[in-house]
Amino acid sequence: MKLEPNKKLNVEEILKDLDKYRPKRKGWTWREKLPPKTKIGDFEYYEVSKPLKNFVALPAAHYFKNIDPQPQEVITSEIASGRFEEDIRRMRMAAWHGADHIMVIRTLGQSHMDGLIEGTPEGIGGIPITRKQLRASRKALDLIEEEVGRPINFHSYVSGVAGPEVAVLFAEEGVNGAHQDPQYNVLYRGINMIRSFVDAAVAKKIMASANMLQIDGAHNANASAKFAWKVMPELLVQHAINSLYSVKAGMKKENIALSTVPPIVSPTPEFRLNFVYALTIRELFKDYKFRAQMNTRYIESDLFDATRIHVLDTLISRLTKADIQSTITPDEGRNVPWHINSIRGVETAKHTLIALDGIKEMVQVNWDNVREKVRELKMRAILMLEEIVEMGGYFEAVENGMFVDNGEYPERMGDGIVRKKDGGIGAGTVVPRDKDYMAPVCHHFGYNNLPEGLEKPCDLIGGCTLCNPDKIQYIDELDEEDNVYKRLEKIREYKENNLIKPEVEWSYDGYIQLDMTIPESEEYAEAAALEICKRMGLEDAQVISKTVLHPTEATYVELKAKVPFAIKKDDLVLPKKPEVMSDDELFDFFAKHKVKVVAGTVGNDEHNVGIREILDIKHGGIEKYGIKYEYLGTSVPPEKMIDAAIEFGAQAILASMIVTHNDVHVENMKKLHQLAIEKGVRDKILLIVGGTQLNDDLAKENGMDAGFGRGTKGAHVATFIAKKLKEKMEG
Ligand SMILES: Cc1ncc(COP(=O)(O)O)c(/C=N/CCC[C@H](N)C(=O)O)c1O
Repeated sequence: MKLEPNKKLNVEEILKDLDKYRPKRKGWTWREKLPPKTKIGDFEYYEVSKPLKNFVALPAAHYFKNIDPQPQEVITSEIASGRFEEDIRRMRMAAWHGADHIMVIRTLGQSHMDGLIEGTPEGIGGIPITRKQLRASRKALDLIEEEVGRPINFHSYVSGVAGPEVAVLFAEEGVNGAHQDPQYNVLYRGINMIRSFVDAAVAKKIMASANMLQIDGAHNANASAKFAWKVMPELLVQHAINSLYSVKAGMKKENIALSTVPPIVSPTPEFRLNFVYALTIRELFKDYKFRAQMNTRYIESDLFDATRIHVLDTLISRLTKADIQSTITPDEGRNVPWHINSIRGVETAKHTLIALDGIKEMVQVNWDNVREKVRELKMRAILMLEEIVEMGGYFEAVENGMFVDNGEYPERMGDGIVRKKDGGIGAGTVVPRDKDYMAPVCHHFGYNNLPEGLEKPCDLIGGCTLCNPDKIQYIDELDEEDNVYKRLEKIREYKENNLIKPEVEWSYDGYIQLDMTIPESEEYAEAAALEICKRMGLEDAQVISKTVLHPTEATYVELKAKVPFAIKKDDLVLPKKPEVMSDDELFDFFAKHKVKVVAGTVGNDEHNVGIREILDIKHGGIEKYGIKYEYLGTSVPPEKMIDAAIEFGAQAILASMIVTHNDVHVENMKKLHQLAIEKGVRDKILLIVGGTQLNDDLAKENGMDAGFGRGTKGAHVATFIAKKLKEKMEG
């Protein structure tokens, strides 16, 4: 099976023969780094990796030969729709935009389930992680990585009371990376700490055997603390505990990624604090990897604010070091991430990392002003670790509420998360292994009374599932109603009738997002916006964000709502593509026929970038094909355009204009047409207008011969002139 860029991903195909699916590889893949000063297009880069085969470049790329340079950092896209069959489509979108680390949130409460879930039930806020979902997703990613031309890491979570079982599942199914940090279980899932740490040792050893990359859970303290900037010493302690525990459990340091988040955002002077913290952690843990995560703690529902935060956070990564740059969707503050916002997150990371390529060649840390602050932060962390040892160790420290306390250690606010050593889910379930304890399976942590001389422990049972995937018991579905087939059944009618509905996260969910500015205070603006949606016939309208432009003057309101209809794709009439002759045909025509035009920006308009691109040889303008032009400049009165055309003996006028207030562009077109008639040259001179908001119909309605809009190239205009002159000659 192969993905075609012009064909949608076929979920039904993906679902076939999953019982026979085997992962192509195990373990984490880093990007293929290119040497410093690698040339891409007209530019040199210091920190890029191998480019993609298929991609969607940044919006401005078309000005630069559509290059799509890829940073060296792995870029994460986080998905959490609850339906894996929809997530797969978004994975493909994210991969084309440059994500090569796909992280899918688990369904609510999976941490408290003490066994594996099977089949493909729908999740809440994330998907039930099951063997079938893993296989379908990894199989889809195999196809997607072929299509974009770069390996993609599939990521999940080893946590909760079924941690070890989940770790085995991931090792069996070729999951490439996972969060694993027993502190997460203890602090945020209320799971017994002894159970959590014993399970973590078992899970980490299994993860290490499959060369999985591990991400720790320190970011959760950032996201949970009331005063996130005060927990920096504790974050260093949390990283230290999980990192060293992981090494002791058999993990290699290059597979241990510290999950680090710039703790604070503007309007605080965030950089002076975030930058010191970022430098400190890189210094303390230099042998480990860094997974930089954009701040989620303080993002609200304002997408622009969230994006600014994310750009600054990614700047921190560039100024220090990140092996993985995880993107948080800017809509995390308002809803479960939508397609567009997952993609926006990836674009923000790619844009910022590439924009800052090689920045450290020019910008250095002024250690004289930073050294003392870094030292102080380290000292606070070391003192905290010493006190933990004095208290009797980690478990006692948690019982004393040492963690996620909002004081900046050694200051304590006494509001830390308290857990009892003998309390929580799974308390009392850890049984010391007997002397004759023996488990005939591979990569098993801890005491195992295996007989001497075994090549592999599982030789005793003819192979374990980690060594022999044929021993895996694959279960297809457990619930007849709650599964992917039933969900696909519900939308089959739309697909079979080629119907189209907008969506934000699931096929045919029907949601659109609209925004409006209401000249009222917040509460009236919200009420008015909802009434407007109602009168537009939209359903289930909800306000998802408001920006106060002024307490009484105006409020900007963003809403989501459902459209109560579907569109028949077969009934759609597509706008005809502008005709364009080949370069050879154009060179040939204009070699034989000497054509001259006058050009300029008409009326009171100084925007001349567009017209220059249509004219100049450098941008593939009409000059390239041999057309001579007289450029009249900007803000040219229509009268002057006509007179110049007559004087220059031009066969055409190229008038650039932007659509402005009071339809000035319409007036200018009418004037050009009228003046050409009055001067008796209307049939001798082609009147061609162009502008980002113009189109052919609008131009012709106002007496022009043609109108060209956004994306027009010189070849399009040259083709039109050649065709019209040919018609005249033949006529
Ligand atoms: C250390 C750890 N273990 C397990 C889980 C998942 O655990 P449950 O299935 O929700 O109980 C998490 C989840 N973190 C939040 C989302 C990921 C975040 N946005 C990130 O990119 O890092 C975790 O941090």
